[in-house]
Amino acid sequence: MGKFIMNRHKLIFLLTLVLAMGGISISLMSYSVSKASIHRAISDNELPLTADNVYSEIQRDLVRPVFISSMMASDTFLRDWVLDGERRVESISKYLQEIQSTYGTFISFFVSEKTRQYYYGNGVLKKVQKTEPRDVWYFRVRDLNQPYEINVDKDLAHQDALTIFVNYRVYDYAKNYIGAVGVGLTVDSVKGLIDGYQEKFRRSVYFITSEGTVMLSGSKQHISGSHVRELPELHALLPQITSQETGSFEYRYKGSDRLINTRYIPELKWYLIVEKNESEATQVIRNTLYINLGICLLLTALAVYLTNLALKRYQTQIETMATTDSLTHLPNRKAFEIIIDVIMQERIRYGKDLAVILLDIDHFKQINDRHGHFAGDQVLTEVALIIRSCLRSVDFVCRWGGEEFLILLKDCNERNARLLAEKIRETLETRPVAHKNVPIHLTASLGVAMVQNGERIEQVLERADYAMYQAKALGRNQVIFSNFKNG
Ligand SMILES: Nc1nc2c(ncn2[C@@H]2O[C@H](COP(=O)(O)OP(=O)(O)OP(=O)(O)O)[C@@H](O)[C@H]2O)c(=O)[nH]1
Repeated sequence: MGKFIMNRHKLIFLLTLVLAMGGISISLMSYSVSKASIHRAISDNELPLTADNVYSEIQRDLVRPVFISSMMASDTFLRDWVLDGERRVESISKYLQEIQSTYGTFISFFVSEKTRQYYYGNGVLKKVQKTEPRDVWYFRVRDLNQPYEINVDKDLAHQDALTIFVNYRVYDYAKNYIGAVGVGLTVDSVKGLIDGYQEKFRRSVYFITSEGTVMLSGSKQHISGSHVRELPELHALLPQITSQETGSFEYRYKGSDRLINTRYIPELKWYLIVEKNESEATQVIRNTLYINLGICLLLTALAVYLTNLALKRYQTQIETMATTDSLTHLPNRKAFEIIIDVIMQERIRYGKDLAVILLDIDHFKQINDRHGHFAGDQVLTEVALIIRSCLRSVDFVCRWGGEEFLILLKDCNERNARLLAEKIRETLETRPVAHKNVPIHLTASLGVAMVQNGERIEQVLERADYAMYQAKALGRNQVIFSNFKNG
């Protein structure tokens, strides 16, 4: 039985393990598959698509000012006015104002090579000087071997707002360089675009220089003017980002995985970075994972509970079946073997008497032969009931085998054991069993033995058996008491 209990616990443990492991691994597997597909969707499609869109918007925004600047550079009015000696500042101011109002919010300017005057819509802003760091751009354009450049700078005329300037070289009719003209476009429109993307697609869009300075950003983590070194893992990627035109990378920040797509914008000499917090994107499937794990544990607990319940029930049934005689419903010899050690120990501990009676129905074979096997069965069943009815609830009776019964009388002295054995014998003799209205008379022979100190149960049983055979030999239907001294 002990072995069975251990096996049941082992079985329950293994079942828990298999169910829990199965459930957990299925949940984790589906989580990792979903996560991988989200990862692929973000890095292969979403981010490059956003980068492409932002880039084409930027290009579109830049094409217009380049076109306007090119028109201004070839405008005969401007060139004639310069060649005429830059007289009447109002006329150039009016011209620049016109450009501004015609094309919206652009700033327009002209810097003369001859006078180094910086003209804008309100007249002369200043004189550009080689020594002035802010004017470096002009001398760069002057030496430029291309018709124009795009420069991102702060605009003095507009409270240093970050502006994208298109600086176009202007030539006179003899192809001599006479100055630089152009328009400036505040980056507000690009910023608006970035903000729009951020809100719509929940991703960060920002631009960095090759040195890692954040130039323009709609992201809270990458504030304009900051440096990527503040995010060490992103900073470590800088050499890779700046060594290729486009790329996809991953880095971790504050415990969450960030996927980025980078693209070099040659017009601005900046790197456009579109970033998505993967941990945020996978939050839903993570929640699903937690729910799945919860359900799996719940089902495991339920399955284990029900299995345990069923096993316990079957175990009890099997144990009962194994220790009960199916005909008389009395305990069997196996049950006796289980409890006898405890009863013997109790006898020693409490110093109480213990009597053993072996009862054998007389000429039972004849009953079978005369009345049939079923009648024999009925006799056995009724004998069991009669014996039980003569005993106290603390006494034990079992079917010892065939037509033999064994009785243990707890806390019962020699005299009482004798009396009880006699009572059973007498009851059996006087109470015939009615089988199909035919009374079957029966008697029994009983051997009684008192358990003696230091005696093993096998020895007591041997004495009771011997006494019972003596009763048979002496003519049956009697009780013989085993005298310990005589054996
Ligand atoms: N009907 C029935 N008969 C059984 C059962 N178990 C054993 N028997 C029979 O009981 C008979 C016992 O016969 P024996 O051992 O010769 O003893 P007896 O006829 O009782 O004679 P004595 O014991 O000498 O008085 C056998 O014929 C067995 O087949 C049972 O469960 N049902």
